[in-house]
Parts: sequence; structure tokens; C-alpha cells
Amino acid sequence: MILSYYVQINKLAGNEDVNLPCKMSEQASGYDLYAAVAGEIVLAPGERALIPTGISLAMPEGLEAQIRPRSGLALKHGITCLNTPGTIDADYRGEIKVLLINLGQEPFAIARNERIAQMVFQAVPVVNLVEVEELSETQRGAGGFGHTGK
Ligand SMILES: O=c1ccn([C@H]2C[C@H](O)[C@@H](COP(=O)(O)OP(=O)(O)OP(=O)(O)O)O2)c(=O)[nH]1
Repeated sequence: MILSYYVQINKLAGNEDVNLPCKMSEQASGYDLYAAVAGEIVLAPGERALIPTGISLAMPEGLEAQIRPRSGLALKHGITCLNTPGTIDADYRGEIKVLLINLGQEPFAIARNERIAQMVFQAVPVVNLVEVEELSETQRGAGGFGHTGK
């Protein structure tokens, strides 16, 4: 089953040269996001930075976008998203930004229009929280955090 949505995308002023998010293969889950940094920035080992993408979105209600790391950057350079997956709410109209951290041992340079992360769209169910005095019983009950063993 294929779910299909229209999502509006806007290039922010001064970012006309920055690539729109792009799927690198036909059935890729994620749209790669491009850095809209001025020139180049360098992340020292252990350093984090909020990287602009130069784009904003208008998604239909019931959809979110998740910002996830690129595995190649993580494996080769220790570059990942600190808050993964970052949550882009359907009602957010600001610039999409990517919170990167350098967990590697070398400085890592990020140039304008370099692919830094990916964005995966997800359907979000509408949930109404209902406060009650007691919850239904289950076999697990309150067991968690490894209570079934290693
Ligand atoms: O990686 C991210 C995470 C969030 N956002 C934007 C879109 C999102 O809709 C908004 C708020 O994100 P979140 O709810 O994670 O942040 P918060 O710390 O709870 O802030 P707020 O109080 O603004 O909701 O920030 C990004 O651009 N990139």
C-alpha cells in the first residue's frame, strides 16, 4: 500500500542556490537535506551546531517529518544528529534545521550544499488522551527496563 501526500516546500530568501531535499534512489525513504551554511563550517570533535537547510515546509495535518542521520557520515566521520529523530511538526513554518554533533576524533568540515542528514515523512495518528482512575490489567503490568532478562 502506498500512502501519497502533497507537501509544500519553500526556499528561503538567499538560498536559491541550495538544492531542494532529494531522494537518491526511487524508493529511498528519506529525502537528503543540504546544508545552507555560508561557505563552510568546521565541527571540532565533540562540537555540535545547528545547521540551516534554507527550506521550510507546509505539511498536511496528520504528517510529521523526522530528521535522521546519514549512516555514511556516522560510520566514516562520527557525524550524527544529536536529537535523532528530530521532529518537524505539521504546523511548523520556520526553517528546517539539523542539530549535528561530531562524535569523531577529527574536525569535520561542512560546505554549502553538502548532504548532511535525511528527512523521512511519517503519518501521525490523531490521539485523544482520556484520563481514568485505573488502567486495564495486562500480563506485563509495570514490568519493563529488562525485567524479562538480559
Ligand atoms: O531537528 C529539528 C527539530 C525541530 N525543528 C523545528 C521543527 C519543530 O516543529 C520545531 C520544534 O521542535 P521540538 O518540538 O523538537 O522542539 P522543542 O524543544 O520542544 O521546542 P518548542 O517549544 O518550540 O516546541 O523545531 C527543526 O527544525 N529541526
